[in-house]
Amino acid sequence: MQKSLLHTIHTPKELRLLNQKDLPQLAQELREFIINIVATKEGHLGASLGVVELTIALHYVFNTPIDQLIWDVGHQAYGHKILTGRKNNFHTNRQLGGISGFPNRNESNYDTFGVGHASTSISAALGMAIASKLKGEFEKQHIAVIGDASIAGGMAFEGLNHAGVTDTNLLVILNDNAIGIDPSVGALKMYLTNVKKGTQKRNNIIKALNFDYSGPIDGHNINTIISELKRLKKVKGPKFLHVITTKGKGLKQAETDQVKYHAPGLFDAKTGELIVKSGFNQPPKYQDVFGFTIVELAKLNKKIIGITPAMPTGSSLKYMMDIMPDRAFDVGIAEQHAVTLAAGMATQGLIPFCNIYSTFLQRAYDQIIHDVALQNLPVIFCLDRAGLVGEDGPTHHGIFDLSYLRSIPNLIIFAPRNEVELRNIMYTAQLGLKHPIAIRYPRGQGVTRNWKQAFTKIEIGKGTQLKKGDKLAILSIGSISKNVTEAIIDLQVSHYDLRFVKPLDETLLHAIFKNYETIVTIEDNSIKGGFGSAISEFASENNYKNTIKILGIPDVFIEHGDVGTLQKSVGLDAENLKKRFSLLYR
Ligand SMILES: Cc1ncc(C[n+]2csc(CCOP(=O)(O)OP(=O)(O)O)c2C)c(N)n1
Ligand SMILES: CC(=O)[C@@H](O)[C@H](O)COP(=O)(O)O
Ligand SMILES: [Mg+2]
Repeated sequence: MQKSLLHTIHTPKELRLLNQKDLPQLAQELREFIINIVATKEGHLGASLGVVELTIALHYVFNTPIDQLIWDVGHQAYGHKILTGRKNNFHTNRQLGGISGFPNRNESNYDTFGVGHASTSISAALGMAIASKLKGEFEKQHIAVIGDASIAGGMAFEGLNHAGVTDTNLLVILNDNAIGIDPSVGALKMYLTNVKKGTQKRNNIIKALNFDYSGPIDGHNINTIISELKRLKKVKGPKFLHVITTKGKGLKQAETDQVKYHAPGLFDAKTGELIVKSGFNQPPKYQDVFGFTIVELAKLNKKIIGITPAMPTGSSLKYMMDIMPDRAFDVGIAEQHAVTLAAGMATQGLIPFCNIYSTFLQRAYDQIIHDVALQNLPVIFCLDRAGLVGEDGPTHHGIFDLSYLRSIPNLIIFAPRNEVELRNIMYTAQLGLKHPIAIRYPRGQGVTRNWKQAFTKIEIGKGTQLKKGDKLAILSIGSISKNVTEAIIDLQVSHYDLRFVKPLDETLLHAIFKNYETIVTIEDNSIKGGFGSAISEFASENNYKNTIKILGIPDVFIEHGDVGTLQKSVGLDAENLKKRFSLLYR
């Protein structure tokens, strides 16, 4: 019976005392450890399984945490966390109060840079490398591990372009497994494929950028990786190592169904089989309502185009991509490009639905202003994952879009309270708007089983009253309406769904301000600059002196955890809302 090695390793210092010939056994144990925990605690699986050998080799060769190691996106860093002192609490991964699902500087000095959004690692590592050089720390190494989908992100190229003219101790390791969450796309993917097949000169793009390029090497052969890393340690200046790995390596199903096993949910650690939660007679996910509805509309309106930056499965645009591949585009991890691509299409009379998670759209802010709104181009932005998203935590909560979009002229902002409203605003938008529109909706399931109703046109800028009461007017926006409805079942208060943050329904607001002394606004968005701020601005512009209470996400970053508990922690759950309304309802 082999003695377990993993349980003797608490830090890379102990790892580096191991005999190199024992490392394959350590890899096997680390893989099993990851599988056993993620099977029951959920999380990102495939990416971490794919870099087990690379992770061990990096901590074996480099003097971490002095040598700086940055993981791009960081969803592949479970092995890194387990080997750097977090084995014993790794079972708390992504749980409220537990460790983060991504490297986080507050969590460990081995997590040298906080990540979660793709394509940042090269810039961060270069920044560290230049700093080390200026500080005279000439022996310090700086390593960025970036995937084949993430390196196609514009920011990664910006980092490479700069690094190529520096003589810093920077090593960029391309973890090439030929897939993002969905299959990687674009000319770079084709190029890398040909390099691997040997039908293309070995990565002269990188050499042209003045990098010392080496590879491709087998990213699962620890000995090969270690000898190459040891060689590269002595090479001065910017270096680029191309490693080939298999996403999901070591679990058959994760290797064959790599999309699903990127984040598979619960599964049987022994067999690898998924444990599917019954969805019988459950309301659909908002993303699927989007996905099915855009197909329905695109069949009727040939001008409709779908665009996603690398999230075909997550956004459910894959339904349209499967049926109409010439009208639905996965542009890769390229949010800025996605937005301006849509703008270009709109100038030619097409009707682009640009589907980008709220948090990832932050990356394309100038494109929204400069390329879309300033030119008043009718792009239809569908912001999925708006609001608190749960276990992905502060890097992924979509809680700023109402604030960051509201100050942009010409932009319509709509938030559906349910799936029927989402369908109807999509239908309305494709009829031909004179402005761009942003439609924001949450991660996960909606509230309506019979969502597939006939389309109804929505009047732009019109809100609606959902419940009549007295003394207190509650104004909600979007899907948080569900919690309000539950909270006021026994309260005689009025509840309005304003539906639009821009333009506001001013006629309705005048009536509300004239009839209720106290007005409460609620949003699954930061209270800074969001829906409540819009209502306050309306009141001040019209000299109303009513009491306005703004409820929403406080001005802090919200940690990871299940959505229900996170909503409770900020007082947006039905129970807390009921208490708050009752106090105001004298
Ligand atoms: C800016 C941004 N856009 C999209 C995502 C969603 N996302 C997370 S992982 C991933 C795929 C990453 O693929 P790759 O870089 O090849 O790494 P791998 O998972 O293959 O290890 C994507 C698109 C993100 N995290 N950040
Ligand atoms: C790591 C990353 O950014 C993605 O995998 C993200 O976690 C997907 O989020 P959803 O699970 O909400 O699609
Ligand atoms: Mg990849």
